[in-house]
Amino acid sequence: MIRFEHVTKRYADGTTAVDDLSFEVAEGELVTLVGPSGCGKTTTMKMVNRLIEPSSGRILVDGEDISAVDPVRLRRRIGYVIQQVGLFPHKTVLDNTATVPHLLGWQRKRARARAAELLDLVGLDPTVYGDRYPDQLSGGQRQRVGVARALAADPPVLLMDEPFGAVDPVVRERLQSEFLRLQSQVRKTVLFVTHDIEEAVRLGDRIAVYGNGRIEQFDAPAAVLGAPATPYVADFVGADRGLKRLSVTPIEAGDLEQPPVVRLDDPLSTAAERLAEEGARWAVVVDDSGRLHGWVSADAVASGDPDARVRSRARRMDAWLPLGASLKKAFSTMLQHDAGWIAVLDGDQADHYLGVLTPARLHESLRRSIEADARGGARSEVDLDTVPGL
Ligand SMILES: Nc1ncnc2c1ncn2[C@@H]1O[C@H](COP(=O)(O)OP(=O)(O)OP(=O)(O)O)[C@@H](O)[C@H]1O
Repeated sequence: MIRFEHVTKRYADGTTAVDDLSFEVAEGELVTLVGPSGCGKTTTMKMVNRLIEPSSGRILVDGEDISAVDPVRLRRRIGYVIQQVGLFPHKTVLDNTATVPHLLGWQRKRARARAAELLDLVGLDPTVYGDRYPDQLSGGQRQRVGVARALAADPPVLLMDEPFGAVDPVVRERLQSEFLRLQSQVRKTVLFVTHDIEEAVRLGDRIAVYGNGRIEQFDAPAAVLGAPATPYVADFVGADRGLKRLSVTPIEAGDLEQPPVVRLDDPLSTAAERLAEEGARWAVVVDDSGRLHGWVSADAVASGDPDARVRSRARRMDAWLPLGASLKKAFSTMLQHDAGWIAVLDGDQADHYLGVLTPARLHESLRRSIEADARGGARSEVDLDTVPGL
């Protein structure tokens, strides 16, 4: 969808900002450009909507060499979101959002209806915020309007230059989550500039790590964190890349342990047998449809009437996640609930219980995923040399 072919940009003073760059962004893909200040990220992005012209090389958007496309017409097909949002201060939020549809000659009513729809999509109720002016919004809300405005004419391509750079970390994380949710619905082809490796890893389908006008590595986030291509990339992603990697490694079925499982309506005597068979200190409790209820301890089972039901002794379990959630989320859920394990459910099948994840398994799956990347294979195929048990 966006293709750079040997693109170089040399400014008039001789600075080479981008040096013989070739890469491609597929349709519907979100690529983050990350690197230290001054390495050429913004120059790269501004060449896509012809705010800057390359010194040599070609850029194609949807197969078309953009040097032959009228810049104004080109920009209407390309949404652009920047850090200093650039909203018109004397226009309402609704009119700001409807800017491009207006320029495209849409009827006023249709443009405003579309703007309202977009505001809703970015989480701003148009009946509450539509008639406000930009200075009556918080920084995070202004950024949302910026995103809504860029999407208003439904452009296939979105360029985003540090769009969440000016807000505090908590708001930033919320905007990132909202943007990921939005992107899963609208599936634009996105180039996203950031100098924050965490943001790049969280948002990107692939990341381009920049060093001085060149791409040092262009790969999936897990691969960049797991197997940095050069010492420069390793240094840039940081010594704590194992931790960052937690956020891009999903919980897989093979990571789960299978403790004994009993049903709410089983007699405690059955639960006692099951626990004794497996020498376990607790069992997971599910309902008749296999949905998680909670857990029951061996002590609670032993001290109850053997004919009573598991239900009478079971405790609720709130620490659970769907399969595919990140290991970081798993770790944080364990800490939040002060839990020694969390239940993992199949989110697609009415929260069907699948197994549990323990801290030891979490550690193991993180190591497996690092090893798998280093060897270029799948995580399930990796055998670990485990540290001998104590
Ligand atoms: N108009 C210009 N004239 C001369 N040099 C420029 C011009 N614009 C940018 N540069 C230089 O080109 C290089 C790349 O700049 P660019 O803005 O693309 O970097 P960046 O990676 O986006 O940085 P940042 O994260 O700080 O925005 C820098 O050395 C910068 O000083």
